[in-house]
Amino acid sequence: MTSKRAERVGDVGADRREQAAFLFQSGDRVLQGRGICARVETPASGGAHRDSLFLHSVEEAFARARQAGIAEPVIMGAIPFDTTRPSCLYVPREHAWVARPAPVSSAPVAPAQVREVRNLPSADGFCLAVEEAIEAFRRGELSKAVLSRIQEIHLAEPADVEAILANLARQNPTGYQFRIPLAEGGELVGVSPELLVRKQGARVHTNPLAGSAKRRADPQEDQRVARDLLESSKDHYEHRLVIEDIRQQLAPLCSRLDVPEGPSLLSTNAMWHLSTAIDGELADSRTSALQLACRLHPTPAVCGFPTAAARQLIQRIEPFDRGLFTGMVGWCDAQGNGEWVVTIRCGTVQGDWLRLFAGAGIVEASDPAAEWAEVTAKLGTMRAACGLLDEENPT
Ligand SMILES: C=C(O[C@@H]1C=C(C(=O)O)C=C[C@H]1O)C(=O)O
Repeated sequence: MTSKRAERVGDVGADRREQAAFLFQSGDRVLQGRGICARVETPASGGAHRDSLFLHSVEEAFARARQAGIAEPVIMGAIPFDTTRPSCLYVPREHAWVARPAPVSSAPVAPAQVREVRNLPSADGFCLAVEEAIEAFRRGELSKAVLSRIQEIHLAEPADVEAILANLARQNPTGYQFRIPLAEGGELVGVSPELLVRKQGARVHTNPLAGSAKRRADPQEDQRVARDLLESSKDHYEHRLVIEDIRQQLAPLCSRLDVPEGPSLLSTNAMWHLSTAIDGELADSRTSALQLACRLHPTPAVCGFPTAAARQLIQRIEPFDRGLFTGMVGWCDAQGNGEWVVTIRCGTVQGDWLRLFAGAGIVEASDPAAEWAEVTAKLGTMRAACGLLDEENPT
C-alpha cells in the first residue's frame, strides 16, 4: 500500500513540525505529544468499517511511525463534524502519559483587549433559526436539531494559548482538555465535558450529555436549577433521543450493554447537563476506538434526530461551516484502545483571532430566547478562559 494518503509532512513547515504541541487530558492523566511524525488528512467517513480508506490511512501512519523508530505510536487529533472533510490527525514524534498536574489555584486571568467581535448569527438570527427548526418539527420532518453560534474575536494582541489552557484547567479541572495543532496554522483548544467513546480491550464506555441549564452563583438557586433540569420533560425528551440512538448503534456490537434507566446530573463550572454513563463489553475486542467513534458520530447530542434530516437542516440554517466543532477529538493507539470526546466548549486560536463555538439541542418545546441564553452560557467557558467579559453581565 502506498503512503500517499497517510501523510505529507513535507507540507508542514519544519519549525511547526518540530514544535507542534498536543495535549489530551482525561481523568487523572494527560497524554502529551510533541512534533509531527505522520499526518492523516483522509476524511473519516466510512471509518466505522475495518476496510475503510480512512482506517487504512491510520494503519499506514502507524507503520511509518514504527519505521521512524516509534515502538508504540499513538494517533491524536480531531475529526470534523462533516466527516467527508479532511481529518486533522497526527502521530506525534514523541508522546508520554503524565499525571494530571494540580491546577494553579489563583492564576490571574488577564483581561483581553478586543478590537472586534463578529457574531454568527446574531441573537435575532439565532432565534429565527430556532423558530424555523420548530416549524420543521411541527411538519413532522424531524424531532431534534442542534443549532449553534460562532463568535469571532479579533484581539489587540496574539492570544496566549498556554494561559488559556491554564485557565481552562482551573475552571474545569475534571473535563477533557485538549490542544491540537491545525493544518492551516493555529490551534484547537478547549475542555469538553462529553465522552463520545472510550475503549480499552473489550470494554466500551460512552457518556452522552443532552439537556442543559446555566449554573447560578447562588447555591440555593443553583440547586433549584439542577432539580428543574432533572424534572424537565423537554430536556428528558432531548436526552432520550440521544440515548436511544447510541443504544441502537452499540447494541449490535456488544455482548453486554448497560444503559441506566434515566439520566443523572453532571456539572461544569458554567452548566448543568443531563448525563447517561453507558458501559458495555464488545463481542469482538478488535473493534477500535476510532471505529466506534465513527459509528456513533454524529450523535443526536450534536446533530439531531433523525441524523440525515438534522444534518440537512443544519446545513440549510447555520450561517457558517462548523469545521472541527462538534466533531471529535482524542487519541487511539495501534491496538485500537483510545478515547474520543465531543469537540465542544472550545475554540480555535490563530494569532490574534479567536473563533469560539457553542450549540444547543432544539426540540418542538424549545423557547428561542432560552436556547440563545443556553448557547451564550456555553460560550462563557471559553470566553472566561480567554479573559473576556461575561456577555450577559459585561460590567
Ligand atoms: C453543542 C454543544 O453541546 C451539546 C448540546 C447539549 C444540549 O443541547 O443540552 C449538551 C451537551 C452537548 O451534547 C455545545 O456545548 O456547544
